[in-house]
Amino acid sequence: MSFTMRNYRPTTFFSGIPIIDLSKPDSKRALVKACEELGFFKVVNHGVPMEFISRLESKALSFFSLPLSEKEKAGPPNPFGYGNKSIGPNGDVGWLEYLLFTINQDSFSQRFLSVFGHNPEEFRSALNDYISAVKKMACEILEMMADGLRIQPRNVFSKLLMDEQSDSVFRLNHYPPIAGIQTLNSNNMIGFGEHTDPQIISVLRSNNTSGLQISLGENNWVSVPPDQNSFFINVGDSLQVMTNGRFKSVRHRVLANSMRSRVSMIYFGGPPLSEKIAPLPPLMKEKEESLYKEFTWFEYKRSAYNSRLADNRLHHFEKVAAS
Ligand SMILES: C=C1C[C@]23C[C@H]1CC[C@H]2[C@@]12CCC[C@@](C)(C(=O)O1)[C@H]2[C@@H]3C(=O)O
Ligand SMILES: O=C(O)CCC(=O)C(=O)O
Ligand SMILES: [Fe+2]
Repeated sequence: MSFTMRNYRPTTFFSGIPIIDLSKPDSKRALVKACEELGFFKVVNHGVPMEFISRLESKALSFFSLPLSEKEKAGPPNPFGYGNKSIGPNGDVGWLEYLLFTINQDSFSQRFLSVFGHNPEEFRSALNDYISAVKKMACEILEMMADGLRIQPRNVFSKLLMDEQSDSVFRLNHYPPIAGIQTLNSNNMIGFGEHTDPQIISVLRSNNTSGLQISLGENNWVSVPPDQNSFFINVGDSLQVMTNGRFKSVRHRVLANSMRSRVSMIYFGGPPLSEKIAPLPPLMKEKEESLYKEFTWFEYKRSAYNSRLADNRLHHFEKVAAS
């Protein structure tokens, strides 16, 4: 028996991921419940053309299959570009490579133009089509959330993503299969270490390879069944603050214990840098106080980039309860 057979352990998938049907108006309540209980859910009937998804996935795969020396021309990853194994500026590592883009700015600097070779325009248009469609869907979800929370105007959240100055990010992750080196390491090699996303909302789409896990609390990790035709939504730290802790930003990670490579694309919807992140007044009950100190997205982002991936970033911004 080969090493890989001996080490093979089937994944047990969690069956409790809420599924939200975007074509049904009464999904609003289920959506709010999912954000309160888990901070994570799956979206079906999302309206994003499959063609946009597969076109970008194939562009991403052709980039990741270039020789390392070519890909490195699109680096370093901070603040934006190609990254390999290292995540963020503070020494975190994972078994992946990725491309990070800023949105609402010209993501294609000179170093991108040199890497996407003869037709950078094709990559650019695949990226633009995908991001516009996913951003539109993210805004619909945020408007359904406002409706579900019975607050007005219904664009209280979505207007932050629609703002010209919105500080949003897009990421293409590639986790190579680890079959060959599995014997050297444990079965639970980390692809992307545990963390919460700092922004408002994250929209994730992956191919059919497993690996994503979410935390149900205190070291209770469950595996998310992959579904290449759907999207997964994460509540980010900023949305947790805007709802004064009613919605939970979900801790998640990726295990790279797969025989197949995993490709994921994630849109991180963020507010403008100058935006104050604070609980929305209509969500505050009488005499209810904010659980958080006042801060802008710029301040939160700066603090996030000075932290380690697994840190509880929101902790520094929590008010210490008066005793
Ligand atoms: C250690 C890190 C790496 C960070 C910043 C900091 C804390 C959280 C990470 C993320 C997670 C969500 C996307 C991203 C783009 C973001 O905004 O925060 C990531 C960023 C990076 O991968 O560079
Ligand atoms: O690649 C994935 O599936 C998730 C990665 C992730 O959580 C992130 O990039 O913030
Ligand atoms: Fe994440």
